[in-house]
Amino acid sequence: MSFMALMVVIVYEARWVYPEIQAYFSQTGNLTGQQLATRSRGYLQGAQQQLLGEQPFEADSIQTIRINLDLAYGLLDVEVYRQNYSCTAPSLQTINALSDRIYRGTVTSVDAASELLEPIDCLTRIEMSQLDLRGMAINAFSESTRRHNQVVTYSSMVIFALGLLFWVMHERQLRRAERATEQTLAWMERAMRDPLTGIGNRSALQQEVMAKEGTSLALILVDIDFFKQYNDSMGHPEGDQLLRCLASLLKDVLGEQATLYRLGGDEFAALLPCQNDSLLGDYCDRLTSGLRGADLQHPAHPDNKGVTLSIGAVRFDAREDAFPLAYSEADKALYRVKSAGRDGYEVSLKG
Ligand SMILES: Nc1nc2c(ncn2[C@@H]2O[C@H](COP(=O)(O)OP(=O)(O)OP(=O)(O)O)[C@@H](O)[C@H]2O)c(=O)[nH]1
Repeated sequence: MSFMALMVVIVYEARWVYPEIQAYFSQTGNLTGQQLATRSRGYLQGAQQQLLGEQPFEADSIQTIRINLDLAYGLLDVEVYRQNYSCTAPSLQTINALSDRIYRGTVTSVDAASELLEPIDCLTRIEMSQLDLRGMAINAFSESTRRHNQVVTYSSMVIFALGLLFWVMHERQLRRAERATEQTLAWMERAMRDPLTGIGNRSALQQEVMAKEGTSLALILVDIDFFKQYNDSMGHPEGDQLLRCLASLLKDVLGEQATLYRLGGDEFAALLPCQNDSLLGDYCDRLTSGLRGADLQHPAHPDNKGVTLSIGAVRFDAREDAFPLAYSEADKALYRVKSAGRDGYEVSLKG
């Protein structure tokens, strides 16, 4: 935007200054007006000196005087002089007539020399006038150049200020957009997390399955047995603590390659790479033995055990359409474990 403004001003200024440059050269063209008059006067004064010099004249001298007069006539016979200086026409007449009279010998040299004073005076006035015009042209040019310099300077300052302003506005807009993107990402991140345990939620699980499309995965569903009784006997905060503790236990037991999710209440899910069903059984064994090793107390367990888990697992190829079936199979397996008395796992082979 500011660049466009800069270009517009440069083009505008170039258009503006160009006629001034033209004017300068056309004014300097008028300088030749002064030079013509000076040369013309030089020829007249040369003729005048010759007229007042040798007496009587030789034929060559007369010829030279006439050539000087003709040259002076030619340089004075300029349209601009005729238009602007009233003494031009009479002076030309005088020079012309004098050349004839000198040729015919009808004028004395002294008279001829004095008759040339009028044209010389005329030429001197033309020179002075042309000199004044030149001065005025130079003054006008330098004044307009100074004005243009001022305009260019002020324009540059305005463009610089505008550029700065646009830059600041652009930067602010950029910061705002970055902040909004960060907030959106943070919000999306939060929306995918279970606030209690810090692991992913059900949406995150589905997204992860889609992200791993084409790979072979193990889905392990884990549910705490008699968690209601645990809550009732230990209190809700202790129940929360058990949920957090279990999340960290699952992580420790299954390792870094597992991603964990809390699906709601006391139900968790783990997603791991899994090439064969026997590996699936290994994962479940690791879970049950890890839990036993942790020896978590459950004062209200109906079977007088510590905290126990019911686990249902399935292996499946990660595809969006295959996931609901796999989930359902793992859930059914978990339900069968619950029905069979809890504290165990079942691997479904229908994934
Ligand atoms: N402390 C705590 N309790 C929760 C939370 N969410 C759900 N619950 C409790 O978890 C319990 C789940 O009860 P049930 O679905 O009957 O499960 P259960 O008691 O483990 O019974 P089984 O699964 O059949 O062994 C309920 O009492 C819920 O109030 C939570 O975020 N924190």
